[in-house]
Amino acid sequence: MKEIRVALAGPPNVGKSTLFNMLVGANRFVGNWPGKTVDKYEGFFEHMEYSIRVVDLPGTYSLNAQTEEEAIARDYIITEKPDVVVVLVDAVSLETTLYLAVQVLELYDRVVIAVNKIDAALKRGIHISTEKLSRKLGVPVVGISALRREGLHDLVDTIIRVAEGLETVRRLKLDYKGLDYYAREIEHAIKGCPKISEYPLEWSSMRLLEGDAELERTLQHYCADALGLVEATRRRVEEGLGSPPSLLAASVRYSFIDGVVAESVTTTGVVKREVTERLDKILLHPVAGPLTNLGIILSVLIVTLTVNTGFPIKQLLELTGNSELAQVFEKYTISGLFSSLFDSLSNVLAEYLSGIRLPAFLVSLIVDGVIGGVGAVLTFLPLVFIVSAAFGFLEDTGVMARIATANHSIMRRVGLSGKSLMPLLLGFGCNVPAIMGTKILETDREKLIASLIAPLIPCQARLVVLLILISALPATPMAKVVALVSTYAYSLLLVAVVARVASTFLSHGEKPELVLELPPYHRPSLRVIWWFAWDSTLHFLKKAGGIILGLSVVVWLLLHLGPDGFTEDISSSIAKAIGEALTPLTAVMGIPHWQVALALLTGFVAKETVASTLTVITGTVDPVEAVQKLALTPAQIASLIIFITLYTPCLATVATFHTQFRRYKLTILLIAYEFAIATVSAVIVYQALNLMGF
Ligand SMILES: Nc1nc2c(ncn2[C@@H]2O[C@H](COP(=O)(O)OP(=O)(O)OP(=O)(O)O)[C@@H](O)[C@H]2O)c(=O)[nH]1
Ligand SMILES: [Mg+2]
Repeated sequence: MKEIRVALAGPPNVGKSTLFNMLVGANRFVGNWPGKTVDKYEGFFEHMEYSIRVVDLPGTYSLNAQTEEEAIARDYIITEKPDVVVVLVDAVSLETTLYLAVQVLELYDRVVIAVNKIDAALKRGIHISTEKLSRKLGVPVVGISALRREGLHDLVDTIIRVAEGLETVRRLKLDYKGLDYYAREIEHAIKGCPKISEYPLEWSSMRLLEGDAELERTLQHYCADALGLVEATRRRVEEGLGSPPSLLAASVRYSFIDGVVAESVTTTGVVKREVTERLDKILLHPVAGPLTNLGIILSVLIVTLTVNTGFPIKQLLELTGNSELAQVFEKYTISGLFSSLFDSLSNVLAEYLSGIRLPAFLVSLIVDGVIGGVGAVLTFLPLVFIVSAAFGFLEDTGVMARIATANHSIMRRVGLSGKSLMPLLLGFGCNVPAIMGTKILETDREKLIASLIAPLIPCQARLVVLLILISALPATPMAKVVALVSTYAYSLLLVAVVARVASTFLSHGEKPELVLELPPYHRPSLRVIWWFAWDSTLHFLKKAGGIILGLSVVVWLLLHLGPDGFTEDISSSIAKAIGEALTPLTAVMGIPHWQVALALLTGFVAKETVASTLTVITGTVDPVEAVQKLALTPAQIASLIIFITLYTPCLATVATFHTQFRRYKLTILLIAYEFAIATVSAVIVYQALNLMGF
């Protein structure tokens, strides 16, 4: 057992004792007035391989050591040097409570900030971006509600990461402008003074300049002559800058806090009570609830899909005979715009690079491999962004919490809580934000189960390939719609079955509880939605971007290297050899075509690549034509549809999953189980349809 010593500091009445009680299971005195805890109390709890010792410190507004409580809190931090100091701030009054946090951050470098009473803030329409706060302050910031036990998991994880040095915290250095000059003089005088040198030098010199009774006593005791200089310098500041240093320093801190708060807090109006009640009557109704929810989710999905890929509006336009309009429409969807942007970019670059006589193979590597890879990463960005923004909207308005509540009893049947619907639904857009979103779930088990099933939800990239394959089917429009709907239905059935199986194995039959309080409805704030979406996008870019880019280059190499080095002809490439080697596997599901095996292999990078590989191999431009050129039977196409929908999630998803759990066994399990399900399903579909003569 590894011991971690944690101190809870914070201004009076922020909820330190409440947090302490929740963490260690104690019953310290909690009440709604400041100054209840006057001494420090210790308790401990165990988490994984850690024994965590927690000290509940008395509340203090600052670290000035003017009252006994302040002295207790400050001495504890300075002399006991806890592994982590958790500074609590109050979400409802961030401006005033951040003062202490700033002071602690100037003094100490192993700090976690817990923004408590998030629940109360939300009720007042106050949103706090913990990411923004964290960036501005240079420390991890976790939003919690100690009273409702929300966010405590995350807090404990963060404490452990800071204690283990996995999370960097930098000591805060404010710009005290003119004061710095005087503080440096004091720094000079007290350097080497015993006892004082236990503190960071800049900190103690600034504190002495401001007037700190306790430090002055120490100075008097050990280096009395420096004290005279401190007093003289303080007077000089008053004369030179026109105000006492304590006032100047405090105003620097307050204006820093003002800036931080302005950037990370957004306030919105709260919707009136009667409207709230009426909405809840519908959204939480046992029957009307799930139905309305379904309607809301479908509309959100249709909007995001349309903006991204044109589906299903484009198909509707085509069906109604407006194929020209459909073309224009497709061109101006986000993926359309991106692909034309990248096409022109590669053309210009190819021309330029050939102009400066770069060898053909380098030109191709840069233009197709690298730019293609960057393109693959970038085309994901609007996808992740829009999906997250749409769901950020549902979450911010308070509708998402109703969806979770209304569907909790349905989700419980497969061993998940209603809350898991929030991340899982994101999966229809893209599996990456779905897996990232599972971190909002209560227990590690539920996070894992939800992340394991999320990749089975057909995402937009798969939808694109499905539409191509379905279009290539020689069938009536009605049969095509049936094919699409049944593919989705089958995927969702599998999601339910796998969730059930996984929860039987992982939770030993325990049913998850819904730990979710219904927040009030808000008018959504654009800024909050932007935070939510932008954060997911950046997260994706940082975590998965590099891997996708790297593998795109690898796939390029496989496609362009053959026995004689660089080749433009895919049929003499290493990739073809690999495709051929894999053909026995695809033959099992009825498709003994190396082109298909190769396309599926590249589809591992990103599912939509299946279509582009097929066009490259068959030398066509239109992917539907490419599929038709392979002369597959309906049974073969159906088998392919099922396989592509279910097999091994794309690289971005695998990368996200792996960074979330960091256990190779789990990542391999994810890839293997999906591969197995996909193969078995494809074989069955092929055999059945084949027998029926398709
Ligand atoms: N809404 C809400 N109230 C909370 C939360 N956590 C604590 N409180 C309330 O805040 C008040 C103060 O809580 P304490 O835990 O006594 O605060 P403290 O920081 O220990 O206060 P001192 O010991 O006086 O410094 C109590 O009324 C708690 O119920 C929370 O997450 N949400
Ligand atoms: Mg207390």
